[in-house]
Amino acid sequence: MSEQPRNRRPRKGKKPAQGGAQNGSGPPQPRDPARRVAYDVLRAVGQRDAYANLLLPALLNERGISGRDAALATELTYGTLRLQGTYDAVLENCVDRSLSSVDAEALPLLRLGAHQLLSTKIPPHAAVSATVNLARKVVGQHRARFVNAVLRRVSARDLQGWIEVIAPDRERDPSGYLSVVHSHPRWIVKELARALGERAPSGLPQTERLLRAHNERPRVTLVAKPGRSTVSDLVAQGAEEGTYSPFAAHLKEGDPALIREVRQNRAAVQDEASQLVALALSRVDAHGRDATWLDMCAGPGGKAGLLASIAGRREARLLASEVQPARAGLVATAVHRAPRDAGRVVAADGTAPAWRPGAFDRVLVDAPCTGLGALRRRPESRWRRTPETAKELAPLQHDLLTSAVEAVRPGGVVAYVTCSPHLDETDAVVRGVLDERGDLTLLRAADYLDEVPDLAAGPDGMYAQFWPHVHGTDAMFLALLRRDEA
Ligand SMILES: C[S@@+](CC[C@H](N)C(=O)[O-])C[C@H]1O[C@@H](n2cnc3c(N)ncnc32)[C@H](O)[C@@H]1O
Repeated sequence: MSEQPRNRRPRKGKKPAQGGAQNGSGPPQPRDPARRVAYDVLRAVGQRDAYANLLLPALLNERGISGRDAALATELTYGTLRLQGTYDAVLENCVDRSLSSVDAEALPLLRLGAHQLLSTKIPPHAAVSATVNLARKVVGQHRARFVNAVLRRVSARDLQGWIEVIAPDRERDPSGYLSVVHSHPRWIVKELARALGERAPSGLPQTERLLRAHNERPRVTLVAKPGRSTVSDLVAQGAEEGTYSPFAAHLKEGDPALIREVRQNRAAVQDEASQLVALALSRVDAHGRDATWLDMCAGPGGKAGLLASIAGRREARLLASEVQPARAGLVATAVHRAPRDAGRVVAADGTAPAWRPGAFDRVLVDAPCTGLGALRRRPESRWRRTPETAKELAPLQHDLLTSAVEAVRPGGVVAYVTCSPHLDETDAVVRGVLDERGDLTLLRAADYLDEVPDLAAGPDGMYAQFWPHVHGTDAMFLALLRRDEA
């Protein structure tokens, strides 16, 4: 394969070749496996809500694609998904009907072609001909001609040239501008700006840094489960020490499954912010007995795996509860062989608890949420969420936090966590429960994570809010609440 994608713009004005470079009478194996697999993933994401981060590795493995072809397929898939909003705005200008009327088989080809033309150094003629050649195979000659015509129009400008055409005026409509340029739905831009405390007249500089960070490839971070492996074990296999978490190591490249400790379940893939919110909960003084911990929404088990290891080393026990039985099975794997066998798993609804009130000394409620904090890892999810998603989740988040507070004994501590900075599922939920009850004290969460700068957020800085553009982590939110003693 002679093409290597880089984030450079193609040369302006260079005319693409007409039609495809190949005549479609190739061998039975795809001659261009990278584009074919990228197309198959993009189509599945669009048509049946597949998750790229699950489907792409599975298809690469199934088709025996590795090395440079796998790297190209990965770049094409994620690159196309990340800037899909921008590419769609360009394509709207290049099709002679509405983009929404383009069929679901052809649309991913247009997006894939636009990505190659506007964001990689693949020469325009190669980008067009390879995409049209693929189009002949997957959608037939007739629609391949349509793809060819549209991509030739796309190739008339580079990305900056298109942005000048498609983006609203930045001064007059900053969120509209950022939405188009950084490929996020406008409502998400507004919610993120609100969470960052920025208003439109400022031009939203922090928000722009955040949106940019969402479109960068996140590094893979590992957790060395305490008592089961160490960061040094991971560093010895080529990882780098983590930035903040004492359990973290960053993988510069390569497949985490190739790391021995990961295969043996002594380490796992886990963002540093996820590690740190679990660590913060374990650091709060529980005012007395400290023997029983609960993770109330544990699936698939990332934080439960770490908490069970920390609990085991302190002679405490963790009950990890998850409503979906299949996910509870994943939790069981995550806590398997924790020190002193400290982890137990149940499939249970946290809002209808199977435990006695006040049974626990520490409770984590990592609530189901919009996931707006993990857009770096799941680029397609920004197009699946709607402004209503947060509103729909709020009652469940409220009920889970209330149930967590009931589950902890007086003096014990609850961590409310979301992988989202959206204020309706963070501050509004915590304040709602605090206001309803008279028996809770909000702790200053950032004080339990001294090693992390610029974490304090919310009223009086009582919450901890991680940010991708500040901390290089997911945008994880943490509130710590103590149940008052009599
Ligand atoms: C954000 S995820 C938790 C992630 C997990 N703590 C980790 O670190 O891997 C939220 C989980 O809550 C579960 N959930 C949703 N409603 C629930 C309920 N009523 N009771 C218990 N778990 C629930 C979901 O199935 C999902 O697995």
